[in-house]
Amino acid sequence: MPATIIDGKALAAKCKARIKGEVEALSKRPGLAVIIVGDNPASRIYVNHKKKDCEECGIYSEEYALPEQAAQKELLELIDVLNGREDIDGILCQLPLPEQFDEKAVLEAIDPGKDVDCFHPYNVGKLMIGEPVFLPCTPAGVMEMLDEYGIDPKGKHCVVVGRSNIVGKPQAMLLLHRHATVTICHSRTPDLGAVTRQADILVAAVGKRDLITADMVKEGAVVIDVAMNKKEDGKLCGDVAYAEVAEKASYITPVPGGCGPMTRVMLLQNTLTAARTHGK
Ligand SMILES: NC(=O)C1=CN([C@@H]2O[C@H](COP(=O)(O)OP(=O)(O)OC[C@H]3O[C@@H](n4cnc5c(N)ncnc54)[C@H](OP(=O)(O)O)[C@@H]3O)[C@@H](O)[C@H]2O)C=CC1
Ligand SMILES: Nc1nc(=O)c2c([nH]1)NC[C@@H]1CN(c3ccc(C(=O)N[C@@H](CCC(=O)O)C(=O)O)cc3)C=[N+]21
Repeated sequence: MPATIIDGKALAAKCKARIKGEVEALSKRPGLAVIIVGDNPASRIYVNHKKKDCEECGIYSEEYALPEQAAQKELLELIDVLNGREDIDGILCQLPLPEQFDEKAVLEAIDPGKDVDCFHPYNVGKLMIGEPVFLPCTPAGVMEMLDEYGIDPKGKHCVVVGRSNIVGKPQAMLLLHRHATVTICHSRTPDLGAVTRQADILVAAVGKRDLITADMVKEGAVVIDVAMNKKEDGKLCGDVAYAEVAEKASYITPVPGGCGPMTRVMLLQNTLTAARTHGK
């Protein structure tokens, strides 16, 4: 039987309506600052989306666009100013940064209380020990989708393909906290298919089109495709060979319309959390 499509876009709309209501109940408007450096076209699209999402939910947002040649010092000074501003609850610095930047130093400069991406070592550590303050946006969006469709990771074998600090690692951690048995695969995993075939829930977060083919998926598995790749015709696709895998999986996320919209929702959610922490 073909898989049920997990509609991230529809769930995102529902979540945004709830967040809007919660924002309206605050004493002061939450504020998000988004920093973009250079002119990566994909980054530009995401940042535009974030701005619109904030407007829809009543969150104040500011954008800072720095030129490609901007210096590390300039960016750190901007972050320092934003850290000190009471009207700004969350700060997001869009990645990747141009190569002259020390990404680690930039992420560590953001006040952990405003780190709505959950990239600061303090927040990553809190997450690791099971006391999350902010939630990592993409992985948390995946958990929301699983919950919405009644998919409980408890006791399931979850295989995460990809081990980045942004997606793979925090995804594995969130699944572990929900009592899944978790395996993390990466580029040095010798026989990827042998591992992915064991997955009850498979999360693909690599960035390679058609990496996950039907023969690598167990019949009835839940398949979550986090990746965002561009095809020759400019359309988006994930890591999963969607048509053939959808024939075998029980649930599947589409690209676009799956993990992307939910990632943005979790950013709004974290901004709301930050605003509450700041007494709003
Ligand atoms: N939906 C959303 O909101 C988001 C989507 N994305 C998308 O998700 C994807 C992953 O992003 P990100 O984690 O930042 O990417 P990274 O490039 O940081 O990480 C990719 C990971 O995939 C692993 N990998 C590479 N090739 C293979 C292979 N052949 N088999 C198994 N594993 C492999 C790498 O292994 P190794 O560590 O050994 O190099 C690495 O751990 C991208 O397509 C990105 O665009 C990202 C963020 C948010
Ligand atoms: N500091 C930082 N935080 C991030 O969260 C971050 C980042 N940097 N750098 C890049 C990645 C990627 N990412 C996406 C978010 C939403 C969609 C998204 O909404 N996608 C839509 C389609 C969007 C389109 O139309 O192009 C969808 O899948 O339906 C995609 C990708 C966040 N990232």
